[in-house]
Amino acid sequence: MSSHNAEQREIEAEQSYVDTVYERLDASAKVAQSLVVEGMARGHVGNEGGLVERDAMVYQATKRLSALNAAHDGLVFGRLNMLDGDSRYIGRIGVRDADREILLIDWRAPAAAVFYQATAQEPAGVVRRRVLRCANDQVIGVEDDLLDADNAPDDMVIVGEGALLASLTRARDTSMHSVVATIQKEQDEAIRAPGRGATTIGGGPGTGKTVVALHRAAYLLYTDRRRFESGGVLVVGPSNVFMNYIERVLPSLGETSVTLRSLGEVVDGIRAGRHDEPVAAAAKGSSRMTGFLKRAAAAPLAGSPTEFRYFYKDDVLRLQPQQLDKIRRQLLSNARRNRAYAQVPAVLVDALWRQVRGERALEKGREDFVEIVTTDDRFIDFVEQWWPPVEPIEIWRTLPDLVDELSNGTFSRAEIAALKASWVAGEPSIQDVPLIDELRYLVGEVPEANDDDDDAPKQLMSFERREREDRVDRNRTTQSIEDDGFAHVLVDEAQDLSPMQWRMLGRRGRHASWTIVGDEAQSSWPHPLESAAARKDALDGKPEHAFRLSTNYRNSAEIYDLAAKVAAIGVPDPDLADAVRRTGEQPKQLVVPPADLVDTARASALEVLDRVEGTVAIVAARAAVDRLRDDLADLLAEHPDRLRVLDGLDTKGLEFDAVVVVEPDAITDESSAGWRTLYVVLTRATQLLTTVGTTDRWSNRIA
Ligand SMILES: Nc1ncnc2c1ncn2[C@@H]1O[C@H](COP(=O)(O)OP(=O)(O)OP(=O)(O)O)[C@@H](O)[C@H]1O
Repeated sequence: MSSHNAEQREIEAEQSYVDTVYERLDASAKVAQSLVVEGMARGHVGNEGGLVERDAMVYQATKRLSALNAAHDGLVFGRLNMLDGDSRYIGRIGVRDADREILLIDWRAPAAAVFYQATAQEPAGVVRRRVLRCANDQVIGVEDDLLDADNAPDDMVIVGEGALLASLTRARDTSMHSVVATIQKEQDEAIRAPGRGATTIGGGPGTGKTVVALHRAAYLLYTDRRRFESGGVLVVGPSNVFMNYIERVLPSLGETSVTLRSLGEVVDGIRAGRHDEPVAAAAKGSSRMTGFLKRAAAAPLAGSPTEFRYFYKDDVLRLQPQQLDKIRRQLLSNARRNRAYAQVPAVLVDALWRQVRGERALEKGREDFVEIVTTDDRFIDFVEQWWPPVEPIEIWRTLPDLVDELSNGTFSRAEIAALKASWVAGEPSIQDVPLIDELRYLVGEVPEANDDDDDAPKQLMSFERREREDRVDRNRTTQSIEDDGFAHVLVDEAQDLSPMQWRMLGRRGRHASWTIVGDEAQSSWPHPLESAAARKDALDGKPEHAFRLSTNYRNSAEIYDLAAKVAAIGVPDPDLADAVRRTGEQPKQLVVPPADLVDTARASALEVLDRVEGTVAIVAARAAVDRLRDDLADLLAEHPDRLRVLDGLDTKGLEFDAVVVVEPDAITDESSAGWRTLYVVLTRATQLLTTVGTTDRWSNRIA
């Protein structure tokens, strides 16, 4: 029998088992579907109980249905032949037959762990490990590892050359894929680490840190669904592009209840996608911001009144600037600005009453006075103008006017100029989001106008307030700070987090366990010590468990050899990975006259587009990227699904079949983290790498 025939017969046998599993999956989907329909019908019963029941039923059934649908593609991916003759099939989710017998073991279940952990040295009862390669519900190949040759039955067929290599050489498309069928032992250890304290996953580029962390999120949800689903799992990554890139992984593992946010979207209601230029970014990220923001959060809004006069019977009552300042300080020492709002009328009325001297007024008494003053429009409007409820974003908009006066020498002249310039646009950048979050915590939410609490100042709903509420734009922050906490916080590319970003995430992870993924050599944050201190505060003494991944599954060895030299300039002792794949393709390094730069970049892009099947990135310095995108607009339009033009920071965490780097020296020059950014850029390519520059200082330096 030829090996081809043998493989074909194995595939057919596996297909018949896989068909049985799909039949059961379809049956479960039908049950879930009918529960949705039945649940909907209960709503028509007409009573409140019926509606509540309906909501719960429809919610659960819909969730189950979407998990079943998401797990459909490549549902069954592994099989273990055990020493005792048993077979175990491993899949994205668990499936049982009509008699509740196990047909498919969820990859996260303890019984599946051996699929990832068994080795030829320690087979742990496994004779043969088989990976089933599937296209949708069709088995298209099998790849075997014989782990215990001594105990293999004579007729056991062994097929294939290794599932891992097959999966590594596939062309890259625009989204990340689950690696559930080929998770390696050291990766599995990090995935299955207990959900306590902080689990850190380190390692060089392409070692699977991101994909492992995502599988870990799915694993945690499986092992303690009640805790992590009700408390929530937050996954934070560097950019929107990155979040789009990874968003398919968790649903394909049957998990749909994870909150994915880029760093520019952590605060509800705000979506920032733009990076500031390096000086402003560094100033906004620094913990020096906290003092300035505290002062800004306490400052009166521009144009608010500084004194108040009130005529009452025979008296002229006055609240002078100094007195108002004192009251302001007292109020702020007791409560957040927006929460103190409820006490403002009473405190002011009190200060006014203390000045009342006239006999008629004193005779009438305090109660009358309070009643008259607090229902008087003049007083109401003064309170509204002097202590308006204020959205954090409104204070953020005042920062350019306050930074000279309130930064108290914390920032240099150059930093202040850069900050002001960055705020001209009026829309928050990614680096502004932690500042807005800090302000949220300093001032608290604006009290709800329809709050049922009698103390709430809803009665003070004057014209000004209504007008201001209408003005508050789409950036209004909606969620309450009390609702910010999660049960697990997973941070990818953590080496880039600024101290202010750590503070923002720390507030979401006070009571959480954490997974922190990063590689110092790829850091774009210029002040690692300051960040380390903020990270420590965010973790607040939680115990840390460290894992390190050692194999680079992304880059060819030829590409990584070049990149590793750049890493050594970026940081003193980079954590380098072992690149396992050789392609025989050396990176191309072109140096051209300035007039030829764009044409050469175009020609290089065309060449690699022709040579690889999947995606291609053209990467340039931040300051040059918009121009280059315009120059290459026709090329981009021709290849909308395969080609992108990105700046160095936006390539974080991504990968492409081929990368063309335009003007590498401009990337290293752009910030003090420039060499590390270049390292990131060079390690994005799986197959082909071309650099095009008008100078070659960078390559001389590593030569
Ligand atoms: N066990 C595996 N089987 C198959 N592919 C894998 C495996 N582990 C990682 N990969 C692949 O290697 C590539 C790199 O993975 P990933 O992006 O998670 O690495 P990373 O360590 O986060 O990289 P970087 O630090 O550069 O962002 C991805 O295409 C991923 O699918």
